[in-house]
Amino acid sequence: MNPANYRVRLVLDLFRIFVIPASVLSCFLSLLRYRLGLLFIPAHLGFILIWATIEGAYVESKQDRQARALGAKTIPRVVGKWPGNTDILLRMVGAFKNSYVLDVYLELFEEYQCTTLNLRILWRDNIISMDQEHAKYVTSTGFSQFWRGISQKERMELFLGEGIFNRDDEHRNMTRPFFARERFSDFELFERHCAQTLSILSSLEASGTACDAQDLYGRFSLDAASEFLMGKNLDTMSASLPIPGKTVMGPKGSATEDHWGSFARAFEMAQLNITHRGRLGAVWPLFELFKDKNEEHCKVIQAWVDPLVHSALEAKKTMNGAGVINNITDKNFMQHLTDSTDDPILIRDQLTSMLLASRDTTACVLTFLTYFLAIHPDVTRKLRDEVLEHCGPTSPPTFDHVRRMKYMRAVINETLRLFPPVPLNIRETRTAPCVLPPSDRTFSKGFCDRQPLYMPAKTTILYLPLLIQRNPAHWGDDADEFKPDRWINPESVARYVANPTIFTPFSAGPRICIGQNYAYNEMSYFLVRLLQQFDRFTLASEFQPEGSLPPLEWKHRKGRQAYEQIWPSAALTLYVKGGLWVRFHKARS
Ligand code: HEM
Repeated sequence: MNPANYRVRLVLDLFRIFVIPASVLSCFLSLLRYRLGLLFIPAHLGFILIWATIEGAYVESKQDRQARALGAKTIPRVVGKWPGNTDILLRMVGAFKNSYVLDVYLELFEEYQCTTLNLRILWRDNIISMDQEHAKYVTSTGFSQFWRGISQKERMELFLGEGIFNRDDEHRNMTRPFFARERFSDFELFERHCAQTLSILSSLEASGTACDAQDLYGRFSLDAASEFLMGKNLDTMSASLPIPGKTVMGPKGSATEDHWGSFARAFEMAQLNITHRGRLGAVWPLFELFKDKNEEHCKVIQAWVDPLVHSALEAKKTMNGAGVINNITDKNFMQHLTDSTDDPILIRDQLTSMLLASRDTTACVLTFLTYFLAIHPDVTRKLRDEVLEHCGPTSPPTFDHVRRMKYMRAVINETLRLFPPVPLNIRETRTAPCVLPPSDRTFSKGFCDRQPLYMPAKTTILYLPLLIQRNPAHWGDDADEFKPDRWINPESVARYVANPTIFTPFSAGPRICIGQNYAYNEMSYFLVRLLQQFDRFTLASEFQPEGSLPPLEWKHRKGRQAYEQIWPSAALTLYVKGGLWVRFHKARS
């Protein structure tokens, strides 16, 4: 079934859940010639509930048997208070509004003393995991057992269609070969975009104004990526910037009102909707029966992307006619795409995916890194010293400089550890069940003994790199703290080297991020240029839009939320709610 036909899937599900048991009861009663009268509706609803419970119990006992046969045991099931664990579903939906990012999952893991759990929402298996061994199995060692899966495609189809993030084998092959080549050290390109960004920061500083760093970094990474991928600078940096104290909150950060602002809003709304659908689980189409909530946003996105696709296809015709650029390595990503296909929809989907991959991830790291520089001036000083030692106050960094700046890499990695831009991810088992390896040693007591776990067929597993990367069992008691030196200290480095999948911000296995070298180079280049000119960063919390500062009740909780000064949130990628308002201070010496 086409994943876009989510309504058909929902009707089939409703038929199975409601119509079949109700018809069985009706047939049975008519055979007995018994009339229920006023009790007709309550009796049918009650019967449907009993049917669902019995069916659920049957599935569970069947899984128990299959698990035993495979030498495994079933994944511990969450037992809610309401039928079908609907209370758990509501708890997760509600948590998005007030809770610290992903805390609702951590609470469940702690409650059950187990790193992998089955939520069994509406009697359907939904696995969640903060287990490093299980995440490794899903992404790498057991890769062939999993795919993106129908349910994820259903949620994303309108937004990403046949793009690389929404397909399994076939269309990924269009993108990967482009990235396989050494293309990532085009430092001249980074220099142009850094210069433009820093000149904006300098004028803001001169006028004593703060800026929304998250917004600025989004523009920087999109402009650089568009030039890298398409040979065309989208120049979003020249569009109107958010004004401190006046700009309202958009879906993620600041909202601006121009052409670029409407694209950014649509792009972010589409991501938020997809995340919301994920929280609701299989029942999300119930809330979008008559209107696909992403339809309007995707129209705006397409109106932006389509002209780029058409001009690339036109250029291809002209070039082919004139016999220009035959050498594949001279082609940019867009030319590479138009070489592989003439289908404008397929090109659009691939391009939209790449814009998502390159804008929201790199901007996320630079945003959280700036936050850390603001609240850890000692780290800022040390990092700046390293920059000045290697590159001096004005020279542009070379590839070799970047490679040698160990503290820079440590600061970037520590940011990626605490705030991985992709904090959670989903896969689905293919048509056969499989066996997850024994759990990691996070909880020594509890349901999770060290037995392999039975993973049912056609079932989603949501794994959580953010929780794995903050797990004290892997990182020590100071796991929640920002300490770049842990990437330099031989003891902690040895711990990571012995077990590298405790840190997977770029994922792992065959679908590991193909832009990671580009991203490291771009971020390092930017940081060098930034720290050559600026030596202090202070949070301008007075400009955070209403409702974007951390709720006061967080102060009484454990973990980072007790002292976090921003509100981290997740929608496909991580972001700071309301943007990150910061003052950048020029170095005077
Ligand atoms: C700090 C920056 C970045 C981070 C943390 C990051 C992280 C990730 C992660 C976790 C995945 C796996 C997604 C999944 O399996 O569902 C991924 C895949 C991918 N990334 Fe990145 N990424 C970053 C930057 C970039 C950039 C700059 C590009 C392109 C210019 C890029 C292109 C891609 C592509 C095309 C894939 C899909 C690979 C596949 O499915 O085979 N990424 N990235």
